[in-house]
Amino acid sequence: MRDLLITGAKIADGEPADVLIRDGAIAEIGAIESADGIERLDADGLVLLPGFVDLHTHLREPGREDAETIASGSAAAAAGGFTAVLAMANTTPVTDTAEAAELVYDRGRAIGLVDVFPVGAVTKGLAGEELAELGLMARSRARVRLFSDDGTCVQDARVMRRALEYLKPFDGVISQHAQDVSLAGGSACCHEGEISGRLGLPGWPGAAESVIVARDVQLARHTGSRVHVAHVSTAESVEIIRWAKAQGIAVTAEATPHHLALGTKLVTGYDPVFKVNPPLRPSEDQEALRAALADGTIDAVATDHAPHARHDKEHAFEAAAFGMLGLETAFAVVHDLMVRSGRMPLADLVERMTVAPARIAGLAEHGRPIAVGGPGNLVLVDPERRVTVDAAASNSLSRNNPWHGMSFTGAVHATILRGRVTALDGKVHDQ
Ligand SMILES: NC(=O)N[C@@H](CC(=O)O)C(=O)O
Ligand SMILES: [Zn+2]
Ligand SMILES: [Zn+2]
Repeated sequence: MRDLLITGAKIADGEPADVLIRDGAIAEIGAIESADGIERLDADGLVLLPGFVDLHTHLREPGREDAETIASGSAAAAAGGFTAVLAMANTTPVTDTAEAAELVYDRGRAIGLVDVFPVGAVTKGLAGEELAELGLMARSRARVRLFSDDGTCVQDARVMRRALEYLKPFDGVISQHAQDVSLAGGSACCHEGEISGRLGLPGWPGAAESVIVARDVQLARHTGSRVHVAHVSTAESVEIIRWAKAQGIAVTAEATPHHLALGTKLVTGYDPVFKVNPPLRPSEDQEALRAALADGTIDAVATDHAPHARHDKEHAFEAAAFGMLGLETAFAVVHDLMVRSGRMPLADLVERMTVAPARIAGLAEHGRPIAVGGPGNLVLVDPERRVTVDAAASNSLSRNNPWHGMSFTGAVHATILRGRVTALDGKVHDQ
């Protein structure tokens, strides 16, 4: 393994220093002489942070390699500054066995652009009835700790309770896609409110989410197990999570860049690129999410990167698939919206995009402070650089990018996995 010397970067927004990475770990920090055989990365004016961790990525392999593969999704993740992603289980077949989990994990390792940690399904086939091989997945090479039926919600409270009890001994956590199907199902395709009424689109109310969040918080209290709320989208969910944390209940939550930055109004053009589950919400909800991310009620930013092939996405709004891309744009969007605007300091963005997600998923080698002996999983960002998103330039195989043409201040310059530069200026770095 070659050594890597990063020169002149501000370490987590502090003083500039050089950082030497040897055998995948940080060997030295200070003023370091360069030597032959050492790869150099000039980082004057840049900020070095622990690599980002995404708790919620859809990589589509196996089964929908026309939309994304572990290779293309890994490239998008590396370009976005991520060193670890949690790959959701709603593939074909579903990740509900140890073998399926190891397949995803091993493929990620072989590609080597980002550490891919498979999320295990809670129930077999995401059917909501029988528990998946939770224990076997946890004990497998993939060391699964995060479980989710994402794409669908564990509807049955009894199944949810049993799953929570089952994964307690190995400190597993369920990431719940909170959506009560009796309130939100069928043809519902956007937020239910004034805009859906005007557009004549069937919507679903925010309560379809918060009733499940309230139930799961009670189940977390009852079982003593951890519940994580995926893609929180409403002010009511935030209130419940805030209350639960104040009681000492083991609940954590994530918000996506799109629910933070984009609102219901965007659907008035009937452009299916803005169709997502949960739906984009009114500005009151967006403001509540921003405040909750700033004060820590929402622990993490997660992308819910959801690539879709054109023939699934480019339909009339009601018929199009739910989901949007997010890996390559997450830092720019959240940095601009939350840090540059003064809503929270960069140090808190580091907490939400790497420290907290690594802790929630139980990852030892990610989201660690930059210190000698620590892992060489890092990202170099330029907080001053303005970027304009070009959907055509994406590493993803899909093009359902809601940020196309928009500009943000804050750019990922380089991503480093165990001392190897995986991406440079948005492109995979070959070496
Ligand atoms: N978010 C989405 O709109 N879609 C996700 C599923 C999900 O996260 O619920 C997908 O798999 O496409
Ligand atoms: Zn979901
Ligand atoms: Zn998802």
